[in-house]
Amino acid sequence: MISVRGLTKRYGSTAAVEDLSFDVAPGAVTGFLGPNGSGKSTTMRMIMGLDAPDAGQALVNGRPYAELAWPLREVGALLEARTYHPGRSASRHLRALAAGGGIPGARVDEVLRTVGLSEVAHRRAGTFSLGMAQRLGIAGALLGDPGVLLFDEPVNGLDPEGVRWIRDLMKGLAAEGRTVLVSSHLISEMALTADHLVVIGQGRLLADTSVAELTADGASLEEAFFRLTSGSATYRGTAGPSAAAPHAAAPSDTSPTATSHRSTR
Ligand SMILES: Nc1ncnc2c1ncn2[C@@H]1O[C@H](COP(=O)(O)OP(=O)(O)OP(=O)(O)O)[C@@H](O)[C@H]1O
Repeated sequence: MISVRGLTKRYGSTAAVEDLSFDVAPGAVTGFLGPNGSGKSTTMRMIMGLDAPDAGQALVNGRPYAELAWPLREVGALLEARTYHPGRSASRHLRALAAGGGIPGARVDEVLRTVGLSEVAHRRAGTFSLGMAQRLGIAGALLGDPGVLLFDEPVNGLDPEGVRWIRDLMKGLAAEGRTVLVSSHLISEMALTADHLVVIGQGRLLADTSVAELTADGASLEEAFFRLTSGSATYRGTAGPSAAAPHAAAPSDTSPTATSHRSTR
């Protein structure tokens, strides 16, 4: 179980997360959605004790991360791929993690099998592709067999087989009764994976609802997402190549129609 209560984090004048409250329940995959820069990674970092909140709390099983007796056994996370020493093999990297977390070394071979990296276990992890690095990160998250799992953009850089594998893995973890929070920009993927959604914009809660409820009026999840976040995208591109290329001599560059597509922010 994850509980976020009044969580707030500011970087200078930027409010990355603002008075955010939600719970993530066990036994379901909860998708964590929001436009770029809306505060998803910052929230996950605070849940994992990597950033300190300016106000509020992020609790795992009722406690802040720093107060967990055996953190790796309670919560595992893939926050960024490639958080290992490139000269170390996958196996050595995981053995070091296991030793630090009081986890038996035999567990390393199990998680390597789970993520499909057994055959490259002794290769330097620095030579891994992005997809392999994601798998190694997931192996690290699973190492302590924790009941709570966080994945920040886990399908980034994965091929279709990898995407499907992660989807099945997350569903399987939830079916075992674990708490699974996963952020993604891929709405279509979330439609296939998540049971529940927490949607944020500019650090604030926009929706905390089931996928079924959000799409009950017949809208696709993508439409529902755009409707929710239309006022809170921080970064927006322009409408097309003519707007993006100021040197292009297209007449529409200066037409009112072209400028009307431009973001005001
Ligand atoms: N270490 C930091 N220093 C300064 N500003 C930061 C820092 N980390 C995050 N921010 C700012 O906080 C805001 C939220 O960022 P965050 O990375 O949490 O968003 P996100 O929803 O994960 O974005 P994305 O979907 O693009 O990964 C952004 O405005 C970002 O620039």
